[in-house]
Amino acid sequence: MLRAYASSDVRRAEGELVAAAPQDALMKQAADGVAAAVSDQLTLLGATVHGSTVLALVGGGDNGGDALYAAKYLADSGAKVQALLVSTKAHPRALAAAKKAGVDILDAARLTKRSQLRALVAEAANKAGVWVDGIVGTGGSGPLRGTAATVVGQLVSLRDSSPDEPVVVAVDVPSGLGGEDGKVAGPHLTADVTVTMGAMKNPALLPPACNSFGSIEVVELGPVEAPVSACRLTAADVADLWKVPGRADHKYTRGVVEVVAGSDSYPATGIICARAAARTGAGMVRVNIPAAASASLFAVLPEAVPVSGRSQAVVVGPGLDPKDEGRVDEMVRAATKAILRSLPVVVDAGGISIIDRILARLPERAESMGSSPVRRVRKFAPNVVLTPHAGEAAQLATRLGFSEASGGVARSDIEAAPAKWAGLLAEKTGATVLLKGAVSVVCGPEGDTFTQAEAPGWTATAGAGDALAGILGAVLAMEQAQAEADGHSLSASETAAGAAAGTWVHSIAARLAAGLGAGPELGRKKKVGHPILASDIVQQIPAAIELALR
Ligand SMILES: NC(=O)C1=CN([C@@H]2O[C@H](COP(=O)(O)OP(=O)(O)OC[C@H]3O[C@@H](n4cnc5c(N)ncnc54)[C@H](O)[C@@H]3O)[C@@H](O)[C@H]2O)[C@@H](O)CC1
Ligand SMILES: Nc1ncnc2c1ncn2[C@@H]1O[C@H](COP(=O)(O)OP(=O)(O)O)[C@@H](O)[C@H]1O
Repeated sequence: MLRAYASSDVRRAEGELVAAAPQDALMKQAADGVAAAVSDQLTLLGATVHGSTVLALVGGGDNGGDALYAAKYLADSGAKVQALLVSTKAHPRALAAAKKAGVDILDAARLTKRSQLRALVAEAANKAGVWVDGIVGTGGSGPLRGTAATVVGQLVSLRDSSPDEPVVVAVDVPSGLGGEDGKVAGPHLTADVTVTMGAMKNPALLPPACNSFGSIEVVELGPVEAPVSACRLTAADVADLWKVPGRADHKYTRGVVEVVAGSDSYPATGIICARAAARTGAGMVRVNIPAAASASLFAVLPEAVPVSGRSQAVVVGPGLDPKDEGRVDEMVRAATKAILRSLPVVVDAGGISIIDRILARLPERAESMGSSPVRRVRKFAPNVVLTPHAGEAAQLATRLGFSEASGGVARSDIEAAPAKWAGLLAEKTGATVLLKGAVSVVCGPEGDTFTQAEAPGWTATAGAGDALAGILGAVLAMEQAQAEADGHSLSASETAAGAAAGTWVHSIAARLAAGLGAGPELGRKKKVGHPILASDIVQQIPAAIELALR
């Protein structure tokens, strides 16, 4: 499991280690990790440190100190290294060490003319095959300012227009992306690899900032005693959570899913969802879809059971047209019945627009917020999973009374800080919220946060969300069956982890369908893959699960 912490917590936890260690010892350890990452990147390109040209971008704090010591180590190993100082301060001992090792120091911060600065940056940047970004780390505040912003803005365009893109290795965090909420507020260099110190900080896992970290290497500096603020499941975590059926299992111990999907406008939507639930390993899939789609469903999923009955999870909403009153009623009834029985429920797509009607049928419960008096509210339980994409989340947030500068909440507000919004929606509704996107974010109402970033862009195709809803139904039914056997109810954390695991399976199935490997590829020649259908994702679900389990 990848875990991220608040930068302030990591700084506090490591402050004591820094104080107890010999002068600059941790900084040298950090720099050693950066130099090793540069060497690894060069190896992937078939080059060596010896003879390579490296440009270190150096800020005025300890992040710049890390970069300067890394510059020294690389120069010691035979690289031609230039260090561009973007601040009038530079870590004095690291600067002296770099100079002594033969690093060429370019004092950009003291140049008064913009044209001189641009010429200096262009010359240094164009001849370097590797850029080490040590301008600002966890000590940064807000978007890059002053010389740092000018230099980074210029480097971004140089990199975009260069036929031989340099490798970018970021120190701790890509400069300018240190904010705790994952927002991207200004210019920054997207890294190929980020060498992070001590532990991952929030932006490394939170979108959209996490998209600019490249692969992440952690230099262990000592134990981090701090609350985890975001997690990302790996294959091993999915395997831990998955229940492999044994000799004593039967349909109901594996988990039965009921899919209530489709409407007059979209009769066949339930087919993908039901097939995905079946392929994820549900013991049985009960279906309630419009009669017009029945024949097509049974042609591709004869195993589907067209009657409701005992089930361990219910999916409502795929293919629901809110104008189809009959189907709205059926879905409201199915969801309410399951919720009143404390069963997990996935509310997807059109279902998101009818949650007020589901809530209206639930009993009120007492809620106390801090010192304010106890209020009676209607909320979901954490085992209800809402799966909006950014557009649906914006509409939901607006309906729930949130507002941004423009009045209401826009899709762009959600996309600028998905984890914040998934958290707010979870808190407000009491449900677990899976906010879908290139990086999907799962937030539970008790604070659990997962971000899964494995999905390729090819996943953005009609019906992919229906497949995800089916997978989630099956995973939650599997967890619920296990909880029933163990005599407990599904907790908020288990639900959030299950939703994250379902997202992982969906994303890996999409990768396999698109002809991509299961994990991020190293090196510059990355496969691009090919277009897929949502049905192709469904087809690859068993292979994705097998990949986790082996
Ligand atoms: N705390 C620790 O345990 C360790 C920290 N290390 C490094 O130290 C870094 C933190 O160092 P610092 O606290 O000195 O802080 P930073 O070096 O991250 O940032 C401080 C510098 O950036 C400037 N700055 C801040 N915001 C800016 C903005 N928006 N635009 C332009 N410049 C801006 C400040 O004026 C100051 O010069 C970490 O990210 C890591 O790289 C490592 O040396 C290893 C140990
Ligand atoms: N750029 C992207 N990269 C990777 N995955 C994406 C991207 N955009 C969307 N997705 C994923 O594709 C799926 C689309 O779901 P959704 O929008 O509900 O589609 P539909 O309603 O047509 O089924 C979600 O799982 C989402 O996370």
